[in-house]
Amino acid sequence: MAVDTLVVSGGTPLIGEIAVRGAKNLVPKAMVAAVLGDEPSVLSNVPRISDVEIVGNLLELHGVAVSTGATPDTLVLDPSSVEQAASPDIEVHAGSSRVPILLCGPLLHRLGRAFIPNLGGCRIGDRPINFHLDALRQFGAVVDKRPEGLYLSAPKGLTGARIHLPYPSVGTTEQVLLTGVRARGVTEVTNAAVEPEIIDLICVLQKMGAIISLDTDRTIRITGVDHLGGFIHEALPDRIETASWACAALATGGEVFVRNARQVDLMTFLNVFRRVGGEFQVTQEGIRFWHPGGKLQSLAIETDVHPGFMTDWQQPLVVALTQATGVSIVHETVYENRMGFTEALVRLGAQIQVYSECLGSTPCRFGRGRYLHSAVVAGPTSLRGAELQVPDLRGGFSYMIAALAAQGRSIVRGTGIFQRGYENFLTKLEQLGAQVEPVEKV
Ligand SMILES: CC(=O)N[C@H]1[C@@H](OP(=O)(O)OP(=O)(O)OC[C@H]2O[C@@H](n3ccc(=O)[nH]c3=O)[C@H](O)[C@@H]2O)O[C@H](CO)[C@@H](O)[C@@H]1O
Ligand SMILES: C=C(OP(=O)(O)O)C(=O)O
Repeated sequence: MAVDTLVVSGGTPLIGEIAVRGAKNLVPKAMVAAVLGDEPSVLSNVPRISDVEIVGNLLELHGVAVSTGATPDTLVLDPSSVEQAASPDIEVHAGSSRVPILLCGPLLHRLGRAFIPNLGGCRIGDRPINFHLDALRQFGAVVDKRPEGLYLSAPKGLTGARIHLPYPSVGTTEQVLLTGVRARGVTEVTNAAVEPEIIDLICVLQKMGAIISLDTDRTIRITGVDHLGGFIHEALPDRIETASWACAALATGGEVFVRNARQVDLMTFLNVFRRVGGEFQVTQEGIRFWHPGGKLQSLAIETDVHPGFMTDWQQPLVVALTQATGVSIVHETVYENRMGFTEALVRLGAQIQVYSECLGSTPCRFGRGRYLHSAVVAGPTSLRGAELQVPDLRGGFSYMIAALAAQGRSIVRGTGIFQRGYENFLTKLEQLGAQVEPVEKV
């Protein structure tokens, strides 16, 4: 069972080594891709996180045989008996992850119908699914929205479509990929997202027999095929977890070697890390991140789609910026409501003010609303322990970093959510010398 409250005694630099495994934002989607094949697939480098467990359970409910492969971090997914499960069973997974929406295309191809329970995921904005549904309708799907979830059918099958995304949505690009690969004819999606996890998903689909090309202008073209086989694939490492530990090393004045971290997926992050004053060394085995001593520098940054600075890196970085000298500006342009976590950091002693204006160099979609999506962080500030309630996955991690950097004791509640994206979170903290104690009730 997940530990839900941690008592953190801060003020000690994190020093040591941890390892990351496959990306949370790829592994469950590669598992969904396996449904499209008519042979078993083998996925390795699978982390033990709850999103993997949830999607594994969902796939089993649809008749996919999910088992452990040759090593404990390998999954074998056999879709040869895919069938539609009764909706009450599937509803158990309502509100637990965002990945179930990606089952639409694969289930429609395999069964002609699908039931998708209401989605979960972090509450960092409204997170509508209108782009997904518009795209599915363009393929010929009929969507019936009910309180318990989505019922979909494809009375005439699914046909390739020309889809323009109003915004380069990661999930919708994946939706189009997972639907287009088996649709009749050609699908073209413009303004597509090209995050490394999407490229890895394309690699998975290509191994299965799909024909997918990516143009320089972020147009993805998919030629539908009649049949897909299985895949053997090692998931790319988690670049969000890597950046989280890097920020923890910087904010606590420590040094962390992240085994398996891959430079190519982290280039933008590494540039920012260096601009703030952090140092890193890339090796064959991973990346070492450390605080070199002396002052950290403030900066102005905005989150963006890849290859921009990823929104999921933003919250941990903000904590590191509380230790930088001068005024930093952070403009969140991907989600309208991802700055709420700063309120608790202020209680720890951080000087952060949030604004509804776009404080970055480029105005974003949220500038005309009343969304507090820009932050001004003044530093350096000494942080002191406090009681904290985890708001979401990355916001929660940023609270942990702040608590570890702060003098004194913090009580962090709601830490069970870390299971969604940080494998063996507590063990890793212990490996880095953090003074953290799980408690039943405080
Ligand atoms: C499981 C997973 O991979 N989650 C990641 C994925 O989320 P997810 O795929 O949900 O994020 P999207 O890229 O789709 O969302 C980006 C923006 O598009 C908007 N939007 C999206 C879909 C839609 O139908 N309508 C709409 O308006 C969203 O509200 C958001 O403002 O990409 C995000 C952006 O890199 C990451 O923060 C998440 O960690
Ligand atoms: C926002 C995130 O994930 P999800 O889309 O699964 O909520 C995240 O990983 O930070």
